[in-house]
Amino acid sequence: MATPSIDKHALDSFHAHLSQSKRVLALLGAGLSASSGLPTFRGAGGLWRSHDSISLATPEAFAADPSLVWHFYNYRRHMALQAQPNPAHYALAELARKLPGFQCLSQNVDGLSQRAEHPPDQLQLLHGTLFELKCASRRCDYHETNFTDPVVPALAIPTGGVDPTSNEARREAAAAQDKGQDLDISDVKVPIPSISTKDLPQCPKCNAHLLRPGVVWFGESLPASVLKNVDDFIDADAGIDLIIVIGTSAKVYPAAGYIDEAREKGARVCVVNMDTNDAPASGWAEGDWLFQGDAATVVPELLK
Ligand SMILES: CC(C)NC(=O)[C@H](Cc1c[nH]c2ccccc12)NC(=O)[C@H](CCCC/N=C(/NCCC(=O)O)S[C@H]1O[C@H](COP(=O)(O)OP(=O)(O)OC[C@H]2O[C@@H](n3cnc4c(N)ncnc43)[C@H](O)[C@@H]2O)[C@@H](O)[C@H]1O)NC(=O)OCc1ccccc1
Ligand SMILES: [Zn+2]
Repeated sequence: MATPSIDKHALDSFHAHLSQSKRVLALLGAGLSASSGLPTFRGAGGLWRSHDSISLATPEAFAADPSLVWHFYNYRRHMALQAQPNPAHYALAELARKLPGFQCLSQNVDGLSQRAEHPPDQLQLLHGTLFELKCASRRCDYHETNFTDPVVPALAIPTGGVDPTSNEARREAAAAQDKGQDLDISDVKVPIPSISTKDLPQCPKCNAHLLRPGVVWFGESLPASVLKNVDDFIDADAGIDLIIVIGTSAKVYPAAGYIDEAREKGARVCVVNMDTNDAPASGWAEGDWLFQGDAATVVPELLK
């Protein structure tokens, strides 16, 4: 039975087009993983503690305060490891197995599409992943896959053991401990220790630099292999039949630019978003679809 909120007529016309489509793109954003319990980038006003998440996701922030940036990424690794892929992640993986001409362009670094066993050659990780670590030096090519949580003991998320300075933090620590919960360090009221560089992840190859998360920071270029895979798919003569834009505010480039590039290659655009105001940058065109709702319920209906 179709999810009540979905417009039947729109759903039927979408299904008709999808069934005719040979080459399909999907652009994935944080909204895809929202119902897996992961905060979106702009959720909570885009703040982590008192910091603008975007400003923490920069080489400059890491150079200035690697302890703070590692607390940020260790926290997001911890949250992502605690989370589970939702039905939308699985539906996208299923479509990839059925449709060889389907490519998912993911802005998400949470590893949930991979854990939904999305075929790896049909998943382009535009902004990397939280679970790759690499040397912070451009002159060292060391990198490793790493799911250790905490990534180093010093970054253990405080569980009541911290020496909270404020009585309130002490009360919260005790309450969290009673419930056996972690303290939510995305809350600025929860004190986090500044970790000395020697206790942060070290590069075992050059032994001269820290390891950093294998994500693309603002101001850094996307992985060349991924850019090539995407451009080869988009530039193919066969054109593109459809692009499905799921749970993204489409404000970060070059990722957001792929919507218009696909449109120029003949694609019809289908947007799935909890909030109808987040239209593609280039606005709506005749024939587009907008399905408002939770990606975890809407996407499985669309890809049925
Ligand atoms: C802010 C923006 C204007 N800035 C940029 O785009 C910059 C600069 C720039 C480049 N070109 C431009 C052109 C114009 C303007 C600016 C630029 N781009 C870059 O710096 C890029 C790199 C960008 C990548 C940055 N890294 C990320 N992530 C990894 C790190 C990390 O994660 O920590 S970006 C990160 O933020 C973005 C967050 O966006 P969303 O995922 O969409 O999340 P958001 O919270 O915004 O929205 C969620 C949506 O879901 C909806 N939703 C919520 N719940 C649900 C639900 N349940 N169901 C459905 N929908 C839901 C909401 O309504 C909402 O619409 C994602 O891309 C995410 O990956 N690099 C580069 O250009 O390099 C150059 C270069 C070239 C050669 C050589 C050297 C340099
Ligand atoms: Zn190194």
